[in-house]
Amino acid sequence: MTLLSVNLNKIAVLRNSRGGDEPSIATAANTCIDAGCGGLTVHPRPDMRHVTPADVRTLAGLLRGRVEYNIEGNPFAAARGAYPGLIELCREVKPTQVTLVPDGDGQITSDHGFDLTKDIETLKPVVAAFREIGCRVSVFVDAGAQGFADALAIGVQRIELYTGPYAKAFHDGDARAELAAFADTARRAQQAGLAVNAGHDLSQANLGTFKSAIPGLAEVSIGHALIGEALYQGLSSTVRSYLRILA
Ligand SMILES: CC(=O)[C@@H](O)[C@H](O)COP(=O)(O)O
Ligand SMILES: NCC(=O)COP(=O)(O)O
Repeated sequence: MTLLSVNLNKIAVLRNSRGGDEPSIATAANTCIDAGCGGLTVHPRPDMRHVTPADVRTLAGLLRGRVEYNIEGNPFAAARGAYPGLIELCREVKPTQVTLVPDGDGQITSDHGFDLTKDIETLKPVVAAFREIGCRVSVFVDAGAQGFADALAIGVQRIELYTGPYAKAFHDGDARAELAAFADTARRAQQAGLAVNAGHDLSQANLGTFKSAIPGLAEVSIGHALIGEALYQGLSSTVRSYLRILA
């Protein structure tokens, strides 16, 4: 079974465009949970244009073990202003999983993963800190990534495949080469002892093909397309459509 974790960043973007509380991230979270999602994902960023530390805390209070809580972010991002930093946030709210993503501070969205062959020593103390907090640790990587045995050795438990290039190839009409590369990467990670998540630009159109190509896919986190589709289909109904694709 592949767990669907709904990324609520886009609810916060809409709310932040006016200030105030609408649309409510708590109502969106409850709607997704009631519709049957297995988890919620947030990706707070230092510039706080998406979910804020306050949202991260609100969701932690609301979830309380009902579904998994996945917090994404760059553990090395500058902790300035009101952004406390990823380790501090996770220490406070103790999510089920933290997903480490090497985004720059001002990036519009994520566009690449860590290079485990080069970043392993830098990641080592950070991974240890998250494991001590009690979070499952996943690391965002590109198709073709190497270094999985070393990642396992420092305490990494999962990888998340950055699926942006797959989504683009699917949209452009031929994703066969990307699917083969993702399937090979997933297989090597699983053989090394890591579980495999995936996310970025997955949608109702491209998810089924991706899932079929990746046996044992543990989790997908989906936000941008899902929240967009919910404008036409409704949030509950959209979550249930994704669950049918993953069944
Ligand atoms: C790691 C990843 O692919 C997602 O977090 C993605 O970046 C969505 O975040 P935004 O909604 O902030 O673009
Ligand atoms: N980890 C990927 C994620 O949380 C959602 O990405 P997207 O669906 O908003 O592109």
